[in-house]
Order: sequence, then C-alpha cells, then structure tokens
Amino acid sequence: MHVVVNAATSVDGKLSNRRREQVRISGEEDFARVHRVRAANDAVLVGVGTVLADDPHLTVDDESLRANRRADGRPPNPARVVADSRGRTPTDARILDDAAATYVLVSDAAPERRIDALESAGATVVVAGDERVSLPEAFRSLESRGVASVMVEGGGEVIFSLFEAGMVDELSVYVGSLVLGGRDAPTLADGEGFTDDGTALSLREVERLDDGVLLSYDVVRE
Ligand SMILES: NC(=O)C1=CN([C@@H]2O[C@H](COP(=O)(O)OP(=O)(O)OC[C@H]3O[C@@H](n4cnc5c(N)ncnc54)[C@H](O)[C@@H]3O)[C@@H](O)[C@H]2O)C=CC1
Ligand SMILES: Nc1nc(O)c(N)c(N[C@@H]2O[C@H](COP(=O)(O)O)[C@@H](O)[C@H]2O)n1
Repeated sequence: MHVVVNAATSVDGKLSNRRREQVRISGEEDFARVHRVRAANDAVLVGVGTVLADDPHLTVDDESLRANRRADGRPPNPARVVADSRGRTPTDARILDDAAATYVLVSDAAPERRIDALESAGATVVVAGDERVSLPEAFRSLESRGVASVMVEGGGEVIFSLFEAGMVDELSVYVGSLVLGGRDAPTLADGEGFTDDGTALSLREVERLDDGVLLSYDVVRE
C-alpha cells in the first residue's frame, strides 16, 4: 500500500484548537491541491476522532477531477476509510452517504451491535486487531479489495500510529500563518511519541501557497 499523509498545521504544529474544533488552516489554493491529492488516490483515511470532531465528507469537490477518474475507469470519488476501533462512527455521519464506498476499520473490541448498525448504514466493516485497529492487517485487507494507495488526512493519533508502524511513504504539511497554541491541542503526530530519534524525512519541495507554505517530504527508508 502506498501511504501519503497530508495535513495542515499552524506554525506551532497544531492540527486544530484546544477544543479540537475544526479550524480552516488551508486557503483556497491548498484546498484545491488537497482535492487533487484525494483524486489521485484509491482511498482517503481519517481516524474516528476526526469523524467525531469534523464530520468530514472526504470526497472530491471538483467535477473535472471526478470526470478524469471516471474516464480512467475508477469511481468518481476515492473510497473513504475510518480507523475506528470500537465502531463509534455515528450512523448519520457524512462519510456514510452514498457518494463513495466507505470502509470502517474496527478491532475485536467493537460491539456486534455497532458493526451491524454500521453495515446497515452502508459501510463495509473490516475487523483487524484486538483492542485497537491493527493498521498493517487492515491495510492488507484493503489491498485485497483493490485499494493500492491511501491518502491519510489525520488526525494526530492515526498519523503517529502509521509513522510508528513504518507505513508512511510521503508526508505533505501545509503550514498556515497562524498560531493556535494549547498543550492539549492535537498536533501532526500525537500518540505515545518516539523515544528514539523518530522518523527521518527527506525534504522534496517547498512551495508558497495562499499565505502559507507547503512542505513535501519522502520518508527515509533505512
Ligand atoms: N488540520 C488538519 O489537516 C486536520 C485536523 N484534524 C483535527 O484533528 C483532531 C482529531 O485528531 P485526533 O483526536 O488525533 O483523532 P484521530 O482522527 O487520529 O482518531 C484517533 C482515534 O482513531 C482510533 N484508532 C483506531 N485505530 C487506531 C490506531 N491504530 N492508531 C490510532 N488511532 C486509532 C482510536 O479510536 C483513536 O482514538 C480534530 O480536532 C480534527 O479537527 C484532523 C484531520 C486533519
Ligand atoms: N488540508 C486541510 N486543511 C485544513 O485547514 C483542514 N482543516 C483540513 N481538515 C481535514 O479535511 C477534512 C474535511 O474534509 P471535507 O471538506 O469535509 O471533505 C477534515 O475532516 C480534516 O481531515 N485539511
């Protein structure tokens, strides 16, 4: 699976404010790029923390991008994927509408009634892991269903897990010109954090977009 992480942060590295409310960090140019990256991938993934905070749709807004996908024999929108160990995704979440296929990755800890409710709402539920979703196992299952590339939009818990598991190939961070602050505000990579030197990145490109900077990296493979 090719894994591209894309997120927007404040200058102090926060994904949103201390209330974990959605903050519009990207400007129009960056959001247009985000939709091009969505369109280039087979699936777009977020954690359930992001679903509960933002209720995202995760589709491609630009009709010409959807038309290009159709012309390539692909569905107009990439599949939507939620990492959701206990099946907490609300059944009226926007990602469960019929605009695209939706996979909910759960663990063995997800109650059967939540799995039934999500399937009734149209999701394909993939069970992987004991207490928490095993992302390597879940991604193998997605690959067997034809998903060869995934764009991960966040949040910080899921992004850290992917770095920890050595599963990230590329990282793009849009740094908006604002400071959000807050020791409890989510950052690009939260979780437990590394105790060694962390994941090494190789800077590929720096680009000014809107009033911010897009930083594009490849993950250094040892
Ligand atoms: N500025 C940006 O680009 C973005 C900002 N956000 C913001 O991030 C915040 C949400 O981020 P987080 O609270 O970090 O939640 P998250 O979206 O990373 O979801 C974390 C949850 O995912 C589930 N999960 C299942 N398997 C997991 C695994 N293997 N590893 C980690 N988590 C796993 C757990 O229930 C965990 O609590 C919101 O405030 C949202 O607005 C989210 C996406 C992009
Ligand atoms: N790239 C980017 N810039 C920002 O400023 C953001 N707040 C986000 N948030 C992510 O986009 C999702 C919303 O997607 P829809 O517009 O509903 O399709 C949100 O859930 C975050 O993952 N991203």
